[in-house]
Amino acid sequence: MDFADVDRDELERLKLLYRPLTDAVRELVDATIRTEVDDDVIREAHTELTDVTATLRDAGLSGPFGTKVTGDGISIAWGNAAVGTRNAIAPPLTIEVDDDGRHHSTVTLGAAYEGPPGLVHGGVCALVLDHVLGMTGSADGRRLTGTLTLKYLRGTPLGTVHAEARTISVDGRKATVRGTLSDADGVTVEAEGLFITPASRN
Ligand SMILES: CCCCC/C=C\C/C=C\C/C=C\C/C=C\CCCC(=O)SCCNC(=O)CCNC(=O)[C@H](O)C(C)(C)COP(=O)(O)OP(=O)(O)OC[C@H]1O[C@@H](n2cnc3c(N)ncnc32)[C@H](O)[C@@H]1OP(=O)(O)O
Repeated sequence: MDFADVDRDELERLKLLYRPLTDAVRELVDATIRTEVDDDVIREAHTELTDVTATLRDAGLSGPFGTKVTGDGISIAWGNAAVGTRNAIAPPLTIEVDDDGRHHSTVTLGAAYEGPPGLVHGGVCALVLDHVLGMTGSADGRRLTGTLTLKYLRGTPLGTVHAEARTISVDGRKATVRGTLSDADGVTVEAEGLFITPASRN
């Protein structure tokens, strides 16, 4: 993994710099889906946005952001599709960990995450659960998703959802993790995953 030569103060400064930009892009995505303004306003917005994008591309990485680690051991995965600080596609998830190892996250999924009308896209449910279960199974070492099985019990309404997960067993490089996605009325998706530390990283 690449090294990021930043101390905690600089990391905090960068987060404060990028978070509002990413939030603004998230708002833009939502507005793009839901706007009903006149055609000429759409064309004007398109021109302005093209200019903004060109400005941001004045200097940039040649590839994806990747994961970097600071001298303090903090992982920076700012392009990550689930949690990336600089990724407007990320909901973004914030994961909390209880003393007993349960990982959980509450997040609001708006119009950008729609699948069936008014409901969260099944792949987005999978994204949320993969990440929460993956972090749970990686509590004692980095593991990748080997197999993820989901049971969609009913549609997950757009809005605030809650994901949680627990490690059921650890067998060397393999961890079995179970979790759920819920709305206010209860569980909508059940998940079980096998997370594996790749042999090549042992
Ligand atoms: C902010 C997060 C960003 C990251 C930050 C970085 C660090 C932070 C630290 C920790 C957090 C890290 C991650 C967790 C976070 C989020 C979760 C999201 C995870 C993903 O988004 S991740 C992308 C999708 N994921 C892949 O891209 C995997 C592609 N794949 C492979 O990389 C290999 O395929 C691998 C590693 C799966 C196995 O490779 P391998 O060579 O090590 O396996 P090997 O053959 O040695 O088998 C050993 C034993 O596992 C069994 N086994 C093998 N494969 C299996 C499978 N697929 N299903 C079920 N069982 C399987 C065998 O049957 C054997 O079982 P047995 O020992 O009993 O015989």
